[in-house]
Amino acid sequence: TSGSVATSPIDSSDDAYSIPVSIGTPAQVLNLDLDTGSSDLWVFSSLTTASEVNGQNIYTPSKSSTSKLVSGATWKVKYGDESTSSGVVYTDKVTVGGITASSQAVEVAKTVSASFTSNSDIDGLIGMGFDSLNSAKPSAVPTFFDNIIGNLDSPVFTADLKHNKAGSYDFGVIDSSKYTGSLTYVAVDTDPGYWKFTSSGYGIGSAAFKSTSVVGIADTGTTLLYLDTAIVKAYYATVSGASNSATYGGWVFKCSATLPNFVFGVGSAKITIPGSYINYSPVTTGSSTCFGGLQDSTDIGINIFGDVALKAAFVVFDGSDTPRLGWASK
Ligand SMILES: Cc1c(C=O)c(-c2nnc3c4c(C[n+]5cc6c(C)n(C)c(C)c6c(Cl)n5)n(C)c(C)c4cnn23)c(C)n1C
Repeated sequence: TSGSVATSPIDSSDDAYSIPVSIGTPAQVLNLDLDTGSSDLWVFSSLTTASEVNGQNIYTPSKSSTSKLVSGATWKVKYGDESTSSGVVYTDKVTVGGITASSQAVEVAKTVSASFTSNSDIDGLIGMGFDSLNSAKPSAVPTFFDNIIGNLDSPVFTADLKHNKAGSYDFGVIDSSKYTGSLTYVAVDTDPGYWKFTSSGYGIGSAAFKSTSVVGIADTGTTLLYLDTAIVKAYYATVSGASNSATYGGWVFKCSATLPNFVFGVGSAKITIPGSYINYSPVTTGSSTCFGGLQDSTDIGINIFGDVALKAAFVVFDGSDTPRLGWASK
């Protein structure tokens, strides 16, 4: 089988991209954030502390004839922005883009942290990282990708994220109409469980491309692009008035600034991020100071090719026995 689901940015800053996911019988449709940087499928639910639910769609296991409690199983997950959620585990039928996992572990939230409560556009996450990142106890539960991969025509899913418009995630098929040129594949290191790869270098504006290995993760669940200090400094050195602000916790510049394109290498291929994608958003609504879409990864400990980078490319997440990433321009 193969399938496709539209994915839309949740707001005008492309902060996250959600997909409709059907859970249970009859179907309960929730908008989940497909996250290649984590491996829990968790949802707001009828079991979530009522004061922590604010406009989200919820999954009510008791209303589904196919739900089953996984006795004794719990989960607790913490994300890069320090947000957290935790709860218990059911299995139920889950369908994404026409593809069904008949007994998918659905992690049901009993509590979520404030940033989840405050964002009514996301009803949970669907993790598409490797199982080692799954937080369920006493044993990890398989991801949706794990459960469908055997039925897919090809053991892959692809990401075609776009700036301020709908894109798509495809499962089991590589749609060559969605990219230009050819795909360049790069090896993935699955330790500790991210889609971790080595970029072959970078270029800033029209300057010469710098060939250098940059290890990072392809993470649909992270908004921005986080890279080494040296690269980030070199980039903002070309933006007059840019500064690394302690006040705002990162690189800022005048919203009227012209930002150079940023190129990153994948093997011999080059992906160009338009400078406009690196003007993330005003630091506060209406401010003439803007926060950069490229930020320093030092405090994170790993480089993250988040949505700012991914939306400039067509990306194949190849889950074959030798996992790899395919990249193409579009
Ligand atoms: C090490 C790391 C990250 C690693 O991932 C990271 C980050 N970057 N986007 C996200 C996340 C998102 C995507 N996300 C980002 C958003 C931003 C920046 N804003 C203003 C809103 C309203 C957002 C929403 Cl709704 N969603 N989600 C849903 C979750 C659970 C995230 C967790 N971390 N995260 C940050 C900020 N840092 C420092």
